Amino acid sequence: MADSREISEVEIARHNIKTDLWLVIHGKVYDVTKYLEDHPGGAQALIEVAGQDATAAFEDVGHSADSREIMEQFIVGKAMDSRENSNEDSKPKRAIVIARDQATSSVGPDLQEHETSRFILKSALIGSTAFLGYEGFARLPAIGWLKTQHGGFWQGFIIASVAGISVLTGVILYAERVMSLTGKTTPYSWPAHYKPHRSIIKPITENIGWLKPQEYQKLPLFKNEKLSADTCRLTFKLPSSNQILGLPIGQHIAIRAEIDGKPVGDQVEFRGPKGQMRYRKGMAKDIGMIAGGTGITPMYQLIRAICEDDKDDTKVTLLYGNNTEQDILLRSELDAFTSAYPQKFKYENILSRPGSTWSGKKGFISKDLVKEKLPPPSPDSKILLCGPPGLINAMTKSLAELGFDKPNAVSKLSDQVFLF
Ligand SMILES: Cc1cc2nc3c(=O)[nH]c(=O)nc-3n(C[C@H](O)[C@H](O)[C@H](O)COP(=O)(O)OP(=O)(O)OC[C@H]3O[C@@H](n4cnc5c(N)ncnc54)[C@H](O)[C@@H]3O)c2cc1C
Ligand code: HEM
Repeated sequence: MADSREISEVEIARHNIKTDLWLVIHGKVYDVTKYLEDHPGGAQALIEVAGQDATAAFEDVGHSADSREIMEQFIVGKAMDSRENSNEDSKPKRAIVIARDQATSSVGPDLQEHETSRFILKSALIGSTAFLGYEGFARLPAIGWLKTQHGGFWQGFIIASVAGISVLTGVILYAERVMSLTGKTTPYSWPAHYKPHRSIIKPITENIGWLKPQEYQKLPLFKNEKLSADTCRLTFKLPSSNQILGLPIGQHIAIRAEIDGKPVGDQVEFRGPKGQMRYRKGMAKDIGMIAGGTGITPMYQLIRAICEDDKDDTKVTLLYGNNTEQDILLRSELDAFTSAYPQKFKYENILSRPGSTWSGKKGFISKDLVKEKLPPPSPDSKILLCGPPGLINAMTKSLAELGFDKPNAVSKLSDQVFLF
């Protein structure tokens, strides 16, 4: 069968062009040449990992169960020498980390150290108990070390030390057992290099968010407001009033609805959180934002988080491009932030089709305007981009000319220029 063929790293690396593109995900080799144009994440994302192991990039995106089904048809074989194809370690690392909470008794060579420690402790417990028992039973009628009260000093000392070891090893083994049953970590419950899976984001409440990254779930439409000629704000209702969506600042969601010629109706499916941006205070001292049209949405999340946090003194400058004045979204909210937090946030509107009364900037956002208003490239600055493809392409070029790094097709949090 084609999908059981073992393929060498050298052969995989040869298929590294647009017209012949293979990649490896979790030890399986995929030929995605015919999928390039259909890939919802864009062809460029796949071209950047052509001929390589793309497991980390694939998992970072948080692909859905649907995408995992779609990929099956592209399998051409297994990657030779891949750890994921060996029997002992056939699961992805991420799955191992998540499974930690459910089962601490995993397999694999790294757990040998743990088993050796347990074996030593158990031997010490059994050995010391046997010694004490022998001491007791061999000199009946007294039992155990109590009898030694009438023995010599050294006999008493040795037996008391052995009794101490016995109690201590018993307590350690008992504690380790109880903690592994309650799911808490113990020095033995997981090999050291499998770091505990912790979210980088501190939860804002104790509530668990409603969103699930891999699974679409339905929510009913609650409110529909028309904001401009081509933009509506749709508000959906969570199942209960004390529930939170669970969307970290800067991330987004995937939406699915059946259309098929019929109206969408009032139930839409959601999945997430998605995306690499998770804002944290101190991420950069100076943030420059370039947004076009609805591209304001992720920017607004960050602006709000920064302005409303008294301890966050990050400076934010936004260049916001729209077609007409009526197309400027969230205008009153943005104005409210500039007047309440002038030290932290300022913004400028640029209109490509301004009316005769518009006195602000006109045309497209230009390289000169970026140079004049946004922070220059530095380890303390970051540029965030979101808007229509024309704007993204033009701005990526301008930023490179101004000395910024070229953004990756799939942006990482650490990138100097981050593309939503
Ligand atoms: C989370 C998230 C993910 C997104 N992912 C994608 C994605 O995968 N692919 C994608 O294409 N978009 C993506 N977008 C961007 C989104 O699709 C855009 O914001 C949207 O296309 C803007 O449409 P609009 O009609 O609001 O903009 P418009 O109102 O049509 O345009 C806004 C403004 O952009 C400027 N502009 C337009 N064309 C140019 C140009 N050629 N040069 C300079 N400036 C120009 C002008 O100032 C214009 O007025 C994403 C947005 C978000 C929030
Ligand atoms: C055979 C391999 C792949 C298949 C079948 C596939 C399929 C998909 C599908 C169906 C989506 C839509 C969202 C979802 O359902 O998850 C998607 C989104 C995406 N994919 Fe892939 N993908 C593959 C590999 C990759 C790789 C290797 C990368 C990165 C290098 C990547 C990057 C992305 C990005 C950035 C998105 C957009 C995410 C978003 O909307 O936020 N994909 N992919």
